[in-house]
Amino acid sequence: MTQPPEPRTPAGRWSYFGPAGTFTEQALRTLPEAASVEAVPCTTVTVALDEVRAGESDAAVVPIENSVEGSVPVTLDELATGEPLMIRREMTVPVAFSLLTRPGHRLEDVRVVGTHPHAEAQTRGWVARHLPGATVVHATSTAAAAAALADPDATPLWDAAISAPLAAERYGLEALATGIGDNAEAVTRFVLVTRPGRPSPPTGRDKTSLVLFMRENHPGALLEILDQLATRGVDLTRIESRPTGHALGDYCFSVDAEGHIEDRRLGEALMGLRRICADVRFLGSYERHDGKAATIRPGTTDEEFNRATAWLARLRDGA
Ligand SMILES: O=C(O)C(=O)C[C@]1(C(=O)O)C=C[C@@H](O)C=C1
Repeated sequence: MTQPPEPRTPAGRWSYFGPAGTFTEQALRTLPEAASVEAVPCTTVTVALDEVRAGESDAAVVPIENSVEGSVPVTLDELATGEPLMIRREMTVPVAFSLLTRPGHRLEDVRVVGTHPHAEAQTRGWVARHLPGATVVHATSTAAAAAALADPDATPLWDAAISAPLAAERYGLEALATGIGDNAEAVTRFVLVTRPGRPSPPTGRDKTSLVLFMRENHPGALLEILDQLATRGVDLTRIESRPTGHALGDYCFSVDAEGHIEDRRLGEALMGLRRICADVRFLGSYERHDGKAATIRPGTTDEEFNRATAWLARLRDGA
């Protein structure tokens, strides 16, 4: 019996990379269901995902990729290892940064700045020009850097935070400068993750995420992997290697491909990968944030695959 598709966004308790005021919280709030779920901030991406694994949360929202600084390694690695999880949705948020302090502070007073490493990378130029003598120290998130300044009786490790403008309101801080990102177009991509289940039906504008573990390193090993996708007309939107953690030089490939697991060309490519890889982790098929339809090359439509399958069956039958 065919199982009904899992709801794309389960109701209930959703963990997110917090505390309140992160870009991740903003990403969660862009989803229509946000108003009806209990959104629970977690200190790290690992904690947010582990809550889902443990069944304490129904879903988690975590950052996965920034247009300036690239992937969020902790998210890629957490999804590649441990109890499997599944990506259900992706969404993007434009990231604009402010320099926040306790009320009454001036730019000249800022000696130490706290922020998330990804935010530091995106504001490096501004900090070098406006705070050349300042030291930047890393906080668990941009909002955690702001939250540390919120209690006037505490002695935080920094005297200013680089955070989302939203964090100023949340923590009663003042913005000494706004729009301090080096790239005004910066965008971060976030994913909504649940425990594995049946993927939602294809929309024609889908993406599939995979982690591919090579059998052994040999000349052309990556080429063989890419060939499985290329010959079926599957376009990749992202590929990067990550260490497996087992040994030096032991890498896996984190891949996003156009299309849905229900698409014939993607299904065939997956079977090919299963045959040649040591392991293939399917991280989900979900609707693309940009609504772009998959590129379909001649000879790779579902219908053409079906016709070829029927033709082979006829040959085998001697028809
Ligand atoms: O610290 C936050 O506010 C986050 O949501 C994390 C994060 C990231 O991991 O890239 C998200 C967007 C910005 O690029 C900076 C930090």
